[in-house]
Amino acid sequence: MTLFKTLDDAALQGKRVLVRVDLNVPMKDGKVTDATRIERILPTVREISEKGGRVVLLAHFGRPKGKADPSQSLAPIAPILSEKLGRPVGFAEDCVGPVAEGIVANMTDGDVLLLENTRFHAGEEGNDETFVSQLASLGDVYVNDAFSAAHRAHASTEGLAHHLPSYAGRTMQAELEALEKGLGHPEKPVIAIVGGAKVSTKIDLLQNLVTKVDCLVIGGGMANTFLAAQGKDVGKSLCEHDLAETAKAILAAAATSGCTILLPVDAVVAREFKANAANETVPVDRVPSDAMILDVGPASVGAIAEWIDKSKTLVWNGPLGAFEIEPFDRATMAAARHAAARTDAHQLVSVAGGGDTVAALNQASVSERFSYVSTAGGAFLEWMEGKPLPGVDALKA
Ligand SMILES: Nc1ncnc2c1ncn2[C@@H]1O[C@H](COP(=O)(O)OP(=O)(O)O)[C@@H](O)[C@H]1O
Ligand SMILES: O=C(OP(=O)(O)O)[C@H](O)COP(=O)(O)O
Repeated sequence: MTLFKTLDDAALQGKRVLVRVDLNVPMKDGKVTDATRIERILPTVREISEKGGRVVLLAHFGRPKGKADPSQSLAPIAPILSEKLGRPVGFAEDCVGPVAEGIVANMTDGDVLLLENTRFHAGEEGNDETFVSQLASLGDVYVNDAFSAAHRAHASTEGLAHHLPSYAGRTMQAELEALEKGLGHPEKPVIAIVGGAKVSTKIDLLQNLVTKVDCLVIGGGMANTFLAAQGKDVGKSLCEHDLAETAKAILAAAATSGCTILLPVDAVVAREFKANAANETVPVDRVPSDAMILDVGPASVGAIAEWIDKSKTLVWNGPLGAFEIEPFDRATMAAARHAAARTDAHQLVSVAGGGDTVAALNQASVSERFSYVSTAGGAFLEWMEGKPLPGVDALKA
């Protein structure tokens, strides 16, 4: 049952089509290190362009907090998108105002234009009416193809749907269909792995997630916050100490609902955040106060693998360590390969998502072996919880 309109329902010929996409791709030294999110939007962009629409792409990058920041510009993405599409992609140095208006006015049917980072304006995250109206003036039709940003009620992900005829893009459609198929009725036991660095924006999700899964593995920067809440010294690790009470409440909720929590028992620590930094593996209660945890250790990986073996379904968002720099990729690579092998053996349904998580699975060369890889991390976890996603709900309205 389709609850929203799709591109099948849209008249696109000659229309200015504002398309919200997620181009929040992993980057290192100004270079895109994983292009999955760019590749996933190609069907929607091609279809609109081929049907004679003028494709105006809206996206965010990073978290520039409402101010223009050249280090978080979308400009480097336009040539990559152009190469993958096989046609020119224009770029406008602002997403609203005279610059954007002038370039959009000169577009012809089938053209593709990328607008600068919507989060350079505070009105984006504030879902501010004036800003939404400025964006809406650039289009005749709105298409949301950014499932991975659908948990944000922002101007370009939610507000626009109330101003223009609105449709789901092909990726939005495909993500929702695939998640429903893979996780609509997950076979138990269900194991979830949550790691990564977005601790404050994802920790609240865990409160509910522990009531839905049989085992929750907490890794990455997220684990440090829990270890600190248990009174452990995590040294200079990425850690949000002010979330200690939230972490304790999640542990209590897990105990009540019978969810096993797997926190790291050992950790790989270093004093520098760089490739091949001198490092050692220590128990989590022996982290030197001048060091930081950059990966979970081998004993922790063993415990995770044992739980994966007991499980029928895996959901995973957030790497277990700083996988971009060797040797702190080991736990993430090992867990990814273990899950892939169980999936190959038809013992596990494995669903993973998130910009960096997808990059990590690609680095481990296992993406093709997982049951489904979503572009979404936080949005996918919220969908899994059954929480309303503002970006999807606005399309239904
Ligand atoms: N212990 C750690 N310390 C610092 N950064 C970490 C640690 N573990 C994981 N990370 C970082 O987390 C980032 C990914 O987090 P996040 O954005 O939440 O994931 P996703 O994009 O998959 O949703 C990666 O850049 C990785 O280096
Ligand atoms: O990368 C994203 O989410 P993810 O890290 O959960 O995969 C989305 O682009 C949302 O970004 P945000 O978490 O800064 O709102």
